[in-house]
Amino acid sequence: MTIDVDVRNLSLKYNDFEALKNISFHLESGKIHGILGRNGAGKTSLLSLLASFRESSEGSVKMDGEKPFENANIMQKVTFIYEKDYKDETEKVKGMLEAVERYRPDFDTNYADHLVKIFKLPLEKPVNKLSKGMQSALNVTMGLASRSPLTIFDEAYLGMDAPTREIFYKELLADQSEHPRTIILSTHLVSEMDYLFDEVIIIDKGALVLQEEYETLASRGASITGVTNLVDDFVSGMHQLSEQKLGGTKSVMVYGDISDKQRNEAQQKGLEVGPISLQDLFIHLTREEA
Ligand SMILES: Nc1ncnc2c1ncn2[C@@H]1O[C@H](COP(=O)(O)OP(=O)(O)OP(=O)(O)O)[C@@H](O)[C@H]1O
Repeated sequence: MTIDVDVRNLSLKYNDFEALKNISFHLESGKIHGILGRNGAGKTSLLSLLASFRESSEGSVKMDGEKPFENANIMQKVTFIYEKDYKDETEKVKGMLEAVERYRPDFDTNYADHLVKIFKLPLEKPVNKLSKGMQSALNVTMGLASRSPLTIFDEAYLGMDAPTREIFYKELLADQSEHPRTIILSTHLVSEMDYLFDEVIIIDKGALVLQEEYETLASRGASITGVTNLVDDFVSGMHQLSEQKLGGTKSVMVYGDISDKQRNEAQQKGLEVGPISLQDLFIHLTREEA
């Protein structure tokens, strides 16, 4: 079971500070959506509105056409996983999972058992005695095993080491293909997680920078390298993200469609047209102007 999300002209103010500015997008159901933004961009603010942890100052959020805020029918379909402070949580791992099972109609106990095994979670240990990485693995276990139609992971990997993050990503993809739901992953670990995304949203300083299918985004950017004046000619009029000079050669990163005709032209001029990564795009699209 999956759910679609429609966000229209969403704004959020903390007193006078505008954390989200007139954001609109649609999240197609059954896909993995990556939400990328630098520190303080507004990712957690946005996700907490989607999870109805708070109400927007302006605009609307709808899930399958309904407003989720204080809507029990919708809220039981939404799981929001974020880094919680567990220092006073004396419940054991086992008890935590049993509590989630009671509130989540799609919770799968067998799958939770499987995740407990692969993350090596100690069922009888109180949650506040787990290491940071294990607390994150428990969060992820609750998020995946809930199989909620909308599952939101807000930087859920914090504290996990690289092999544990790998397990999370692998499980996420495997379980998503068996039990499709709408998944949102917020992150700034772009290069590590880009292959997980079907769609990408980039926010910066509270505003939406872009929403695009990952495949389209990946094919849009390019780096053009070659003799300086030929590169300059070729990229003139294109959306240029950055440039690097080395002696008489230059490499310019551009964003936009490059036609086959342009690619042939570049080849004839001895220019190299290379791919750029989502991480490169993210860095340049959210860079502070000097
Ligand atoms: N309760 C609050 N009161 C006032 N300002 C807040 C509050 N919560 C967040 N902010 C501000 O809103 C902005 C967005 O914060 P938010 O936590 O949503 O960003 P983020 O993209 O999740 O950042 P990070 O990647 O660092 O976790 C920041 O400038 C932050 O200081």
